[in-house]
Amino acid sequence: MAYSISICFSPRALARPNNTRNPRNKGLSKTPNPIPKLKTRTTSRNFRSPPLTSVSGGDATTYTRLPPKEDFFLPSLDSSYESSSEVKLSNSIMTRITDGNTSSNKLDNEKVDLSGEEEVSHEKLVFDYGKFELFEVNSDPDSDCENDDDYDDDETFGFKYEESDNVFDGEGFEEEEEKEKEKGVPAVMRCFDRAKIYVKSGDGGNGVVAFRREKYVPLGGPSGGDGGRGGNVYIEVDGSMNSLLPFRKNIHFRAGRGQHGQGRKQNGAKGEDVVVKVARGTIIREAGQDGIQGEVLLELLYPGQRALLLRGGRGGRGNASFKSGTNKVPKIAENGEEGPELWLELELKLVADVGIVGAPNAGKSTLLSVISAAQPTIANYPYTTLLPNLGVVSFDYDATMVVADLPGLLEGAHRGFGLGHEFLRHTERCSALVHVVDGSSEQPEYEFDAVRLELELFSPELAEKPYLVAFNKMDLTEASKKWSSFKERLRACGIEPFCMSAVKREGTHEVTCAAYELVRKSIEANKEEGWRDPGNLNHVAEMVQKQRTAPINEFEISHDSGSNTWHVVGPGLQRFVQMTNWRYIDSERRFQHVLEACGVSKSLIKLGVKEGDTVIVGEMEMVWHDYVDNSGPSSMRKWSVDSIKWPRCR
Ligand SMILES: Nc1nc2c(ncn2[C@@H]2O[C@H](COP(=O)(O)OP(=O)(O)OP(=O)(O)O)[C@@H](O)[C@H]2O)c(=O)[nH]1
Ligand SMILES: [Mg+2]
Repeated sequence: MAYSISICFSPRALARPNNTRNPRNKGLSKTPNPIPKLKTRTTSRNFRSPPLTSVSGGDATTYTRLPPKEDFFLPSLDSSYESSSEVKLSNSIMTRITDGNTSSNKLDNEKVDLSGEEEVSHEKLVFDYGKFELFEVNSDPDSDCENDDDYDDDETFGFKYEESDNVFDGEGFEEEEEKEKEKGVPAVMRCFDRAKIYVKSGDGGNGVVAFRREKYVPLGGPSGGDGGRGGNVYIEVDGSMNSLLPFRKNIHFRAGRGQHGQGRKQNGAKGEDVVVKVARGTIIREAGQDGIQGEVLLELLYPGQRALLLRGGRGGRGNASFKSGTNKVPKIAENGEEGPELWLELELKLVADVGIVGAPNAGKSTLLSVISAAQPTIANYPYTTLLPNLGVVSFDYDATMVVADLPGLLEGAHRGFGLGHEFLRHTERCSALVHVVDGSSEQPEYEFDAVRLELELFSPELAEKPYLVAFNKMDLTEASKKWSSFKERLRACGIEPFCMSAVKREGTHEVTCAAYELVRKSIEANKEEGWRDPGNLNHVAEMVQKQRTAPINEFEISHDSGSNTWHVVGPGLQRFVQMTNWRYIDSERRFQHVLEACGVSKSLIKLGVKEGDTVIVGEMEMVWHDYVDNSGPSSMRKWSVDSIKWPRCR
């Protein structure tokens, strides 16, 4: 007894559209375009690698809305705020300030007065941000990194000076928080260090059926060449990149398809590889689903590091490869194997030795500009810096350190106020932090504590990093007057602060040397851990390949009794179906043979398949026919070619 499956194709059997033909994808094999506006100023750690690119806030066109002034203020004046379990900083600071020093007592008195009648001076007690409101003229809440076209031109932002009347009443607080978080961070910041990209390796070229026909060479034999392998997808660290902004415009990367084989046993050429360039310090994750972060696949830390992400599909075999002792005239060739595809999430954590943190307008960018060759934008308003700036500080040829100037942090940043605090992830790889305090602010101690708290709320490990405090703007009398009380206060906590005037370049050298010392100590400490070998960077490609080359006899069968349909599912079988070229009559014979050889037919019979049932294997839909055949393996003679509907050609 023998059985056959007659083949007819459902729409599912149609080949997938060939993406490589899409004119939009032209040139995708090339590396992403560099951002035209970036300034190239600074160099990498040891001055030998290609220069790093410095992105300054001045290049960005977006701003964010600042929180209402009430959110910064004293909890005693706002019951809803006081009830928040999240931040009790204002309370604690005020209590601590009153402990033992005169200037703090004065502040405390002011606080008492304020709770009485003089409301205007509330603002003076804390930061002056209540006076400014940055607003979006045309903000689109849905716009995100993938909204390519509205990036530079369509978003218009303004900067408004006003006495804010917003009263924070605590109602809908959570929703407000969420909204602030969503909308508060400018698009350019969201895309600076995060991106989602699609990568696909090239499909293999098809094999062909051809026969040698030459004068004086009778029965020349099969001569169809194999298709070429599809191009691979690599990911590589480009030392001159320091952001993921190029992925805002270009997120699809497809390698080239292998060429088809030709007569005279000519094999097709390999498809063009594609290299996705990323900045140093990029983490590559599999794209997560339903808000769950995907698994980390790679972490690229060194310029020039290159990993093979996806191997191109195998080329289909031509009929010359099918010649055998029993079949000397094979009329069969394979399709090329489809290249695998992946959605990836990229996250950048800058690689710097020292991170400069502090409240907005404290003078962080000014400090970076005087200690390195970096030229960040400096201006007398908060949030001048929207994107981190990198600079290299060099003491001599061997002693250098990379310093990152970060956007300003303010109290409530963990709730999305100001620019939020997501950018703090760029300090995670720093060995030390320099905390710049604006000496001319109303309460430098308050500012210091607020920023420390935000660091802690972002990550306790970050708060534990070695840091030093630089009290800035000492050239101003308001600052120099506050210096001694500030110093006393910090000394009481076991911190020895530095004072400096970044503008006059006074005291900056001491700060830099102290920071370098912290970095050096950290490097010494980590030396004991030893150099960590990044290991095999091609493991992603190997993992994908392993999944795809699963044995053909590993499959599962499920039955839908309602429609009498049998589903045979297995990656090996799926790949086999995809590579079968139904144009050639021998392909059906081979397909039937493989189904029998790998046990599909046997399993179906065992499970009770009946005449007329539908069997779906991969993308193929077939009808099962029982029939008796006494002629052994030549049962294929009973196949009816007429019943076959050919799939759309690839
Ligand atoms: N008088 C004086 N002004 C300073 C000093 N350092 C910085 N400034 C001024 O303070 C203002 C803010 O300086 P920035 O370096 O932009 O401050 P920032 O901390 O980077 O500010 P954001 O990027 O907005 O967070 C500028 O007008 C600087 O000129 C200083 O030592 N003395
Ligand atoms: Mg700045």
